[in-house]
Amino acid sequence: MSDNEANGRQTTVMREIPVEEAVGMRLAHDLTQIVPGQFKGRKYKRGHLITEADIPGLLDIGKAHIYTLAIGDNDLHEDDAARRLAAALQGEGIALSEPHEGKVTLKAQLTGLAVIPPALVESINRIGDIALATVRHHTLVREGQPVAATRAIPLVLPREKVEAAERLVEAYRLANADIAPIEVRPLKRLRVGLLTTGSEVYSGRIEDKFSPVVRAKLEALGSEVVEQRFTPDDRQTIVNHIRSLFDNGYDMILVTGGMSVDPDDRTPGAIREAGAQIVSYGTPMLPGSMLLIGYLEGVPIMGLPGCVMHDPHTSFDVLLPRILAGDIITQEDIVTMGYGGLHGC
Ligand SMILES: Nc1nc2c(c(=O)[nH]1)N[C@H]1C(S)=C(S)[C@@H](COP(=O)(O)OP(=O)(O)OC[C@H]3O[C@@H](n4cnc5c(N)ncnc54)[C@H](O)[C@@H]3O)O[C@H]1N2
Ligand code: MOO
Repeated sequence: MSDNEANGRQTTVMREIPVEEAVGMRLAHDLTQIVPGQFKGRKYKRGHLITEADIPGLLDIGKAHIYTLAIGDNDLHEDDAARRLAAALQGEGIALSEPHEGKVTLKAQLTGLAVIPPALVESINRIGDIALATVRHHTLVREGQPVAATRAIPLVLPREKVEAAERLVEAYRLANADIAPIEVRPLKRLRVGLLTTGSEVYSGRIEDKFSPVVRAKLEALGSEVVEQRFTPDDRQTIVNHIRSLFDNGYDMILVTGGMSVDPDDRTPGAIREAGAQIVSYGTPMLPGSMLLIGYLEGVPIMGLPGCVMHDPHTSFDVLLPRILAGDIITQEDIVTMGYGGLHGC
């Protein structure tokens, strides 16, 4: 009878065995090798049957001893703890990996918008001995990309810690229409009307370098510019084009240029005059601070400042995936972009 059976499986029994005496035993957990600049990963898998030939390799990675492990009723193996926590968090658009070195990864099953409740993540991490690491709320993620990962810190974790995390998730679901906490929301395919302002572009003095950037950003997320118009920096002409693009029934209207402080920067006034409800002119993120976002009878409309043409990551790149996921952008969304929003410029 094993020790564990003798004590009714109440407690976990771990024994350290010198590797030379461990031949014929199975590894109780994954073992990692790190060779800086060359390799980091699992060298031996949990359950591996140790042979005489493994001994030098085990000693090479600093394992002079291995554990034998009999888990008690009140404890969980690191793999099982990570698996249970990940399963509790898993929502739409998320696939779970197998445990690997005690970690389970929640991966995006599609390209979309990651939804992560920061307060819940913090509450779970406050339990201790559990690590839940995630991407930031509202990050654009590609299919297959990790969205979150769970891990128990000790090899054997008190079961009650995972149960405490599961209760937090349960409370979250109760307060949120039974929706699981971590999701990837799909992006809609929008048909977009684009208005390019700037007398220097309209007259042909310079080539339009803005629209290829906007088209590429939209196409990378499955949407497209269906119609493009050009206008000089004349307020009424800009207003007329915006109204006409609206009448053509596009899902979103984008206006480029003329967003700053010069007398020829007519775009914000024209968007307002076209009848849009302005959520915000000005976005506390750099680059992209001069961006305007509003709604024209429910159709999202943005004024895109020159930096969108020039910088790879601006406020446009933050807001676009949210609009494509069907979110209505509020002033509070804009306000919260400032903290952590300094990227350059
Ligand atoms: N004194 C201040 N200067 C600037 C401010 C400010 O608040 N006070 N804001 C800065 C920020 S932030 C940005 S971003 C830029 C650009 O603002 P605009 O959106 O008004 O850009 P424009 O004045 O229309 O053009 C700037 C630049 O880009 C060229 N351009 C514009 N559209 C096109 C196009 N379709 N193809 C090629 N090139 C284009 C334009 O010819 C100008 O050279 O303002 C800062 N300055
Ligand atoms: O709208 Mo501008 O980006 O902050 O350069």
